[in-house]
Amino acid sequence: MTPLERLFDGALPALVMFDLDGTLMDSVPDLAAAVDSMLARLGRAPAGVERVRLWVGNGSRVLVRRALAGGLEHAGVSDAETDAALALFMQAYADSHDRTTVYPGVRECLDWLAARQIPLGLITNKPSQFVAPLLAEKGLDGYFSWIVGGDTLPQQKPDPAALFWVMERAGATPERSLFVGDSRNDVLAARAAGVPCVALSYGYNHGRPIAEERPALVLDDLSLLVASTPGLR
Ligand SMILES: O=C(O)COP(=O)(O)O
Ligand SMILES: [Mg+2]
Repeated sequence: MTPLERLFDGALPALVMFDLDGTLMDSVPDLAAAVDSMLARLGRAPAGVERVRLWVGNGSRVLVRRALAGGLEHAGVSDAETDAALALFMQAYADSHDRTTVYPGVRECLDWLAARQIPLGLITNKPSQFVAPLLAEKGLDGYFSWIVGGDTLPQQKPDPAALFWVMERAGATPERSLFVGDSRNDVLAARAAGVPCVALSYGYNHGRPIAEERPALVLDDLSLLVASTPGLR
């Protein structure tokens, strides 16, 4: 039996929903390049990959606000300053996704689920204009029946709205669905929707271990979700 089946009492889920950044793809190198290009155009010092890694997870607008504030706390940044900087960031980020890579184990997991005809959804806080091109460029298009970007609905994760939106379209109940993510926002959104959550240890959780958020399971590689455990049936 696989860890996935163990989560569903030996059966398979009716729906699996995935987060994107930090779960399927290591996108921080390109996000950091776009943040630094934005900062350079504003005449400011670069933030660098390690700091940007701490700031990803709440969508591009919050990422830009954190970069302007120089830290996670961004309450002091004005809307006008954010709007101007966000336009620069969006321009820079649209230019290149060359440094973004698919994490090991992702394709194996998606192929395993697809082979069993389990419907898949993608729920990201990333602006939707970037999502389809990125999936296509990295060869992950075609897996997902429903894609929710950060601007598809009025709410973003940790609000559970996107999970309900996908479950309704898939005709799946929360108990028969799974969410797979890397950050506190993912675990909180899943919990609020009544959906079990599997978290990846390698992603972006503002520098904190994701186990602190108590997902149902923490994995170091997505292929382990669908790997058979010898001796267990
Ligand atoms: O754009 C972000 O901040 C993160 O996006 P994610 O929801 O795919 O992790
Ligand atoms: Mg993420």
